Amino acid sequence: MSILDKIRGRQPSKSPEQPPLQPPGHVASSLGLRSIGVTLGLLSHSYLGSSLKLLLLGSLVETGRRLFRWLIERFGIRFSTTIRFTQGDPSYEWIVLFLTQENVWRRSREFVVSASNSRRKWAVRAATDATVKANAEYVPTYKTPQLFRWRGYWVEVKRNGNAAGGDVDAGPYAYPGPYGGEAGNIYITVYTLDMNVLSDLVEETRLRYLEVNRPNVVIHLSDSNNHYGPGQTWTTVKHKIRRPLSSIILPPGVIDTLMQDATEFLETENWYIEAGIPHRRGYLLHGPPGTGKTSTIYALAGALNLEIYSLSLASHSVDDGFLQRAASSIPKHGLLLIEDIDCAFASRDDEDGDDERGMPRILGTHGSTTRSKVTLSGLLNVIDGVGSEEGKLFFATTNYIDRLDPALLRPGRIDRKVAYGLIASPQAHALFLRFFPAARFPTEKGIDALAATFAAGVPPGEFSAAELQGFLQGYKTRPGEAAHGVRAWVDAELEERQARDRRRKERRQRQAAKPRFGLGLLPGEDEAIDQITTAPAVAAEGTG
Ligand SMILES: Nc1ncnc2c1ncn2[C@@H]1O[C@H](COP(=O)(O)OP(=O)(O)OP(=O)(O)O)[C@@H](O)[C@H]1O
Repeated sequence: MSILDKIRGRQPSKSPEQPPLQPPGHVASSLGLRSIGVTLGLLSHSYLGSSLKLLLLGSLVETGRRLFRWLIERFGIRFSTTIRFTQGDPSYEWIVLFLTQENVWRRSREFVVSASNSRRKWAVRAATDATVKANAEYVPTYKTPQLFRWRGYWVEVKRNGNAAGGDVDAGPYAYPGPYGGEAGNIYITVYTLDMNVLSDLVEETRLRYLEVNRPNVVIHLSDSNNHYGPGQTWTTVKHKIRRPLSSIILPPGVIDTLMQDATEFLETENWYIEAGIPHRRGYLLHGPPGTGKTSTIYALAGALNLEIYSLSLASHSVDDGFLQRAASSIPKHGLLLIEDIDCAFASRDDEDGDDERGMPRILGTHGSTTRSKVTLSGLLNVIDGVGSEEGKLFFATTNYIDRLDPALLRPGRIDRKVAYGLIASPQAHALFLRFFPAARFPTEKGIDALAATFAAGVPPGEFSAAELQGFLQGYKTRPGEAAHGVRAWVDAELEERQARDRRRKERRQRQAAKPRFGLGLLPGEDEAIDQITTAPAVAAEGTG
């Protein structure tokens, strides 16, 4: 018999059809609702009534609280999905842009401030006056979880954890270098049972990122000093304005053929699958410095809507393992670019420090002067391996094709080789018109005739496009002076080269005459010293 029955003087019910309600929680299970009502009635007149009422009320509140928590936890487990975006993975950029566009940062109370940076496209710019060019950016840390609505769903964002195990205070934009170098994770929780919502969200972040970057080519760089953990090798992002293919001056057909080849490759994935051939294609652009190899690759990537993943084998911390990880983390339709690929083969230490045109290379400024830690077999594995399949384009550049191992050059690894050369007359003419288009210089009578004068003043096969560009930059608004001044500039440049050749010859004779003790100067160092001593004269001539 229950206490309640005793108090009422009743027999216990013979047919308890329903078992008592058993809500979760300890208090609720010990007191039935009916008991509570009767007890309240009995005690309403008693001395302890008010105190017990309070006690009961407290118990009810606690039970309610536990019930609510239990329900939330149950819902949390069953009705939400969480995904993690890890810094170093390309998708991290997508989510950060998305959060900025959704204005989630508005509820943030903690920001990291940094100077405006062209590498970042979506930090919060807090300048109140729109006419003032913001020179500082505020990056929310998202350390405190924040809720926002997206397409009618509740979404929670928080940032914690640190793949590198370090401090997370550097914020979600903790890029390497002067901005701090810690990795971070952004967690997104969507409160829904429908898994499709999550994939829709991720797809939307990706599409928005592509849309924002439409005018740019996105270049992912790998800074191996900032390992964020396995697979996180692409730590820095650069955005370059897309360059039209037509702005690259090359002999007729070079660019068109490359473009056609790459487009066909991207459109024929099924053919590769059916033929059982890995869907990958390799290109090697080779030739003297400053002839447009890198510019071509950037322009192609822009035209084909591909993101570039660029690394240099010259970096001391890029070894076979790093290269493998970096290549295998490139998404489908990413373009892997390895510049100065020749540095993976032989040390230049025993070379004479001159490039293939007899020009000295300055130590430390050119990748090819540095011995790479990557081995040939490591490189071939990456080009052949899984990391380079799945619709990936592989581009390599070199100034020294003769130094490449034939194993690298075989079809299947390098499918197309494109030679770049020094400027011939038609390209000098075209370069002049690129600098001084008739549309921008309508008052300049006979701009085409000036271009012809310019081209006639440039001896074919002597200068790179970059060198001529350097000269023309000194005459931005004066095409006449540029056209008529080029001959004098050419003469001075050639004279300087001859003087450099003479000095090199004399030095070699001196070196041959006396025995060397110790290490002496490294190759190219003596040339670098020569360059420094003659630099002011060259610079003055270079700017016209
Ligand atoms: N053929 C060209 N047409 C137009 N501009 C060019 C051309 N070649 C070089 N340039 C200009 O010269 C500069 C350097 O070019 P780029 O980096 O593409 O040369 P590169 O061949 O890759 O040199 P390196 O072998 O030293 O890497 C760029 O500013 C580019 O605009």
